[in-house]
Amino acid sequence: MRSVDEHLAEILATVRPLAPLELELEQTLGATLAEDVTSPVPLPPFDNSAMDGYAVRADDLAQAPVTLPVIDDVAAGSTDLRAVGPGHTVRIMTGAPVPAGADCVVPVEWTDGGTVSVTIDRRAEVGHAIRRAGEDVQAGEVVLKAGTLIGPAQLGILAGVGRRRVLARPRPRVVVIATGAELVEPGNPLVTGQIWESNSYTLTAAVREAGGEGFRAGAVGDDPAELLDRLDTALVRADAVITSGGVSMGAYEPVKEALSPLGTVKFEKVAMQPGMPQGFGVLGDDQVPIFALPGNPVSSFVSFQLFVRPALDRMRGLPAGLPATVTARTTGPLRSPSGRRSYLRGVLSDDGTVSPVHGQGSHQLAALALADALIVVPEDVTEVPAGSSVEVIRL
Ligand SMILES: Nc1nc2c(c(=O)[nH]1)N[C@H]1C(S)=C(S)[C@@H](COP(=O)(O)OP(=O)(O)OC[C@H]3O[C@@H](n4cnc5c(N)ncnc54)[C@H](O)[C@@H]3O)O[C@H]1N2
Ligand code: MOO
Repeated sequence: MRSVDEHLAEILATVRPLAPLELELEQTLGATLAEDVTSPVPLPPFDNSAMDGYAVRADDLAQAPVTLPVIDDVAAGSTDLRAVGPGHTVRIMTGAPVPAGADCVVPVEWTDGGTVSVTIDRRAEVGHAIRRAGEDVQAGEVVLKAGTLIGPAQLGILAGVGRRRVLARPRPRVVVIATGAELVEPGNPLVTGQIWESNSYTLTAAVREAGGEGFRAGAVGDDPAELLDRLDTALVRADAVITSGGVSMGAYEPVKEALSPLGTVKFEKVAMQPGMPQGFGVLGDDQVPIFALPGNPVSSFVSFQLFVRPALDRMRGLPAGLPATVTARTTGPLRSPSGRRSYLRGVLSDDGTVSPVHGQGSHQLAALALADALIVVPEDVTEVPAGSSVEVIRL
């Protein structure tokens, strides 16, 4: 059996970052920048008011309260500005350019709000409530570096420096195919021997959560030819493919049967629990990575977290490796098969403890749904007493 680390190492040695594309701004959420982005102008581009109030010379407020004539009204977006001479003031709104001559803004709350003349009650320092040009970004300054993951705030600054398109690695497109003759789409009735298909829903959602674009291709039965056909269609639009089921030792293992003869996909036993049977390789001229995950629902979910998620990180041009762990104290005893690394399902608490959920079978999807953590038990450990320190992956 190969170790979890060996299996992941092979995956990460095979999977490559996706080629960068010119993406429209609206398409960039979750993409990874592939260029340094600079601002063509300073931000803010001009001195502007931080408050609704009056632009004035600070010197004119020395004897406050003072009453001054209001010579103009400046809204945000105004371009035609009158200079503010000594003893004058203009009414100004937040975001409006500060007219020449004025050196501070007095908020309307410090005044009587007059529009012809205004009485200002308090003095203000030079620069008060003025947002200076270039205070956020200088012209030519790099605002985001290549390799940055684009979230809402990053998307905001891209727009803020006037970009319509940027060079970025897109979110990987991942097609998910469930296999098994017993599978029925949720919403349809079951007969004896059938179960509702759930893995493709879990895995597609997991892809999306991991920053990919997940597509469900629908389940196929136990016929390897049907699977090959479905894969052909998937490869047209996929940067990676995930299958679930059909990889263990049974008489009908369509994934193994369909892919083994190709010679580009290997089936291995990985020393872990759950998730022991694993297939991985590449398909087609474009060498699209395929993850053939075991069918047990908890097994496919855990396999995704350990192997597919890091591969998606690599495709996105992000640092990739096993999920980070935190240390916690287990509230209950743990058991693990000798020679296999276990990923038991648990609930983390704020007090630094983790409680194993009831139902640790790799078919127990309801127990998985209660968990928010995977408790890692190393290969050489078979029993962990309650109260012990353990490493935990947050889900
Ligand atoms: N003789 C052996 N039998 C098994 C071994 C073994 O080493 N020797 N390994 C076991 C382990 S461990 C696992 S994990 C499973 C993996 O089996 P497959 O990947 O071939 O998956 P299936 O047989 O198709 O299904 C397993 C189980 O999961 C249910 N399933 C499958 N797909 C879905 C789905 N999309 N949604 C919901 N549930 C699904 C399926 O009905 C089976 O109950 O093999 C063990 N056997
Ligand atoms: O290794 Mo299997 O994945 O236990 O159910």
